[in-house]
Amino acid sequence: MSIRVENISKRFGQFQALQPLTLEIPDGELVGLLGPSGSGKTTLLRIIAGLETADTGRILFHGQDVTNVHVRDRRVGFVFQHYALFRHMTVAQNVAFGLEVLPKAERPSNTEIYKRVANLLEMVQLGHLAKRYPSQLSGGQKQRVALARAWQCNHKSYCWMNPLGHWMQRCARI
Ligand SMILES: Nc1ncnc2c1ncn2[C@@H]1O[C@H](COP(=O)(O)OP(=O)(O)OP(=O)(O)O)[C@@H](O)[C@H]1O
Repeated sequence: MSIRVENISKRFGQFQALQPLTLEIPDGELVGLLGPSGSGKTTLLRIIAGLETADTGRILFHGQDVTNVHVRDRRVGFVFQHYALFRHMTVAQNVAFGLEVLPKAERPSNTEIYKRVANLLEMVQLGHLAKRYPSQLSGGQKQRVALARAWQCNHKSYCWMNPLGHWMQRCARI
């Protein structure tokens, strides 16, 4: 899915967090967003995902204007800086979460969810830790759980905020 950011800007009160920005990300491209701390990278990603509203401009997915589309309907996978894993859920439950909360008509069967979660955990090499809780994982393992959870959301649309390891690039080519 291609992403176009058109003249997007954001203020928090008097503070200009994001200067007007235009950016085109072609379908299938892996893009790294680099900039000094506080320069607005997270703000931009949150706007693309629909977690934040921009003051100006619009966002297009595959040429379609999604600026006013609710976050729930944008289907953008998002790995948060602190991963935002659910502490009371196992690794597998964290990854399954996005599928389980889908509206009934779109929700896969339990067997299908189980299969998809198993595949995703295999992809990030965490199949053997499916029953562990986030507190029992290393930082890199938590990051991979967050990636697998984002992945099941929509395996074609990704925004990467941090340069990650080779396994991630392997996933991105699939
Ligand atoms: N909700 C908010 N209210 C006020 N200011 C905010 C808010 N969110 C972010 N900011 C400010 O907007 C600017 C951009 O923040 P953002 O998180 O997008 O930066 P970043 O480029 O991702 O930074 P880092 O690399 O340090 O994670 C920062 O100066 C930050 O303090």
